[in-house]
Amino acid sequence: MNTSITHDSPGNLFVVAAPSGAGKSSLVKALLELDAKLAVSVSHTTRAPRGQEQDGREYWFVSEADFRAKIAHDDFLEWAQVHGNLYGTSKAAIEARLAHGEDVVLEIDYQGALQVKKLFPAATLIFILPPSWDELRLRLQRRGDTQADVIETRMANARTEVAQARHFDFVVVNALFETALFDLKAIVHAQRLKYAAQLRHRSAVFQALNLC
Ligand SMILES: Nc1nc2c(ncn2[C@@H]2O[C@H](COP(=O)(O)OP(=O)(O)O)[C@@H](O)[C@H]2O)c(=O)[nH]1
Ligand SMILES: Nc1ncnc2c1ncn2[C@@H]1O[C@H](COP(=O)(O)OP(=O)(O)O)[C@@H](O)[C@H]1O
Repeated sequence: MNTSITHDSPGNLFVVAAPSGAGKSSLVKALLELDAKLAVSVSHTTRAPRGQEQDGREYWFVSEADFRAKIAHDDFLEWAQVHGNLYGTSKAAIEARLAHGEDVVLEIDYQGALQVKKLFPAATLIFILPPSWDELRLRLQRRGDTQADVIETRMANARTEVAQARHFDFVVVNALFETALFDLKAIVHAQRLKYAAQLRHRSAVFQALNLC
């Protein structure tokens, strides 16, 4: 897949994946509130809106025909079928931000995360785990916007998804929300420092000063 996002794009790209109900959206939302330099990419999906979801806020809700047309136009950085629906990150959603040196977080499934890592090895992949299967089911039930049969599909798919955590750079267990949020903040902070150090390492001034 062609993309103009390269290893040298100045912004940091964070990818957060988790089984449905683990708390990914809640954690990313809280992280964004604390971090003005971070923006979340709004994905396209063929899934129907849930509860209070609004077009252009949680997702761009599109028909399958429109989604397939975007695939044909090579508009997506990555896309995947998840729980029977199509989801994708449009290149337009993130390119401009990254190019301006702003950090972007993608809330996507493991298939998309692994596609992004291939295209953009500098991306930081973070996997959120629930503390137990029982707690995962309880969270899906308590959220109250997902039908019982859909919860069962998501629980079954969660086994496959969790098995992919080993391909990620970091794993965060979301038992206590504040602890998991702290861990996420620490990862973002550490990756920024690492990236800044790499940039300095490459800079001519740094070399001239013989500091690298
Ligand atoms: N590959 C990919 N997955 C996505 C994208 N957007 C959302 N997803 C994933 O699709 C799955 C289902 O998301 P959603 O329907 O919002 O349900 P939820 O996980 O229960 O909140 C989750 O694993 C999301 O991370 C995307 O743009 N690309
Ligand atoms: N650490 C936690 N402890 C208890 N409940 C949580 C925790 N994190 C999230 N939740 C709740 O679990 C439900 C699922 O969280 P959500 O962020 O929608 O998950 P995801 O985006 O991974 O599907 C929501 O009702 C949320 O408020």
